[in-house]
Amino acid sequence: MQTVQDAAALRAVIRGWRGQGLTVGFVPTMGNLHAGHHSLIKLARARADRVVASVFVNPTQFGPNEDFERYPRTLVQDQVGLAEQECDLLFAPDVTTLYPFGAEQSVSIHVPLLTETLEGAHRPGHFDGVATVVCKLFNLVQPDLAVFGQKDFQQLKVIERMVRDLSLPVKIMGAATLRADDGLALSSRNQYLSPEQRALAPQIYATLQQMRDLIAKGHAWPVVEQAAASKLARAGFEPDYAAIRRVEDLSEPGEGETEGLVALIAARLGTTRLIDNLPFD
Ligand SMILES: Nc1ncnc2c1ncn2[C@@H]1O[C@H](COP(=O)(O)OP(=O)(O)OP(=O)(O)O)[C@@H](O)[C@H]1O
Ligand SMILES: CC(C)(CO)[C@@H](O)C(=O)[O-]
Ligand code: BAL
Repeated sequence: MQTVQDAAALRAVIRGWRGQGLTVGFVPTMGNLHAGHHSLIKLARARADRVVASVFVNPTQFGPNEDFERYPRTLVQDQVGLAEQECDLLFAPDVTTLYPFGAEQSVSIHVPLLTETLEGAHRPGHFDGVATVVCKLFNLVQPDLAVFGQKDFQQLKVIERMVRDLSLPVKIMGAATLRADDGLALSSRNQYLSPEQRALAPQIYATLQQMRDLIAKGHAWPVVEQAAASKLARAGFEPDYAAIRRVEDLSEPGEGETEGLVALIAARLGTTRLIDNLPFD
C-alpha cells in the first residue's frame, strides 16, 4: 500500500486508475484505526475496484475545549492495519493541503437544521467542520463511493444531505457499528477510559437496548428519554442526551409513533465523551 501526502501525488494515482476504467471507494478517518474502521475498508473493497483511506485529524471539527491536541495519532500502526485490509492507497495530508488559506479562513459548509440538534447542539460548529473537510476530501479523491460508520449516525445523515444538496457525484454507504463483546462500540476514544470507566461504558449500549424495548412496549418517548438519562446519571455518567428520534431526519417523533426510530446517547465518563446509537429496525 502506497501513502501519499500531497494533492498532486494523490491525483496522479487516481488518474492512473481512472485510465484503466477502475472504480474508487473512499474511507475517510481521523486515524488510530481499529476493527470498526477496518470493516469500512472491507465494505469499500467489496463495492469498488480500488480503495483509498484518508487519515487526517481535522482541526475545524473540534471545539476549543475538546481533545484535538490529545487525539491519538498513530500513522505507522495505521499503515500496517490498512495494508493488511488490502487498502490500495492512504492519503495522509497535512493541514495546508486541506486548508491552503488556514483553517480560520476556509470556505465553510453548513448543513442547516439537521446539525442544530444532538451532537450539533453539544458541539457547536462540529458539523460545519465535518461537512467542510469531507467535501474537500471528496474533491481531492473524487471517489465513486464513500463509506461512513453508523456509529456516527448524525454525521452520516449530514453527509448524505450535503451530497444530495450539492449534487456531489459520490454514493454514500453506511456501515454497521462494530462492538466489543460486552456491547461497547469500538472507538478511538475508548482508550482514554480508566479500567473502572471501561467497565461502566457498556451501559451505554445496554441503555439503548432498554430504550428500544420500552418504546416497543408502548411507553411514550419523552418518558423513555428521561428514564435513560436518569439511569446513566445514577451509574456515574454525565449524559449530554439520551434521545429517541426519527431515523429519516432526526426530528422528534409524534405521539405514539414507533416505526423508523433510532435511540441515540452521548455521555461523558470523566473527561471522555462517548456516543452510540441503535436504530430500531
Ligand atoms: N465501531 C465502529 N464501527 C463502525 N464504524 C466505525 C466505528 N467507529 C468509528 N467508525 C467509523 O469510522 C469512521 C472514522 O471515524 P473516526 O476516525 O472518528 O473513529 P472513531 O473511532 O469513531 O473515533 P472517535 O473517537 O472520533 O469517535 C467514521 O465513519 C466512523 O463512523
Ligand atoms: C468523517 C471524518 C473523517 C471527517 O473528519 C470524521 O468526522 C470521522 O472520523 O468520523
Ligand atoms: N467520529 C466523529 C469525529 C469526531 O468525534 O470529531
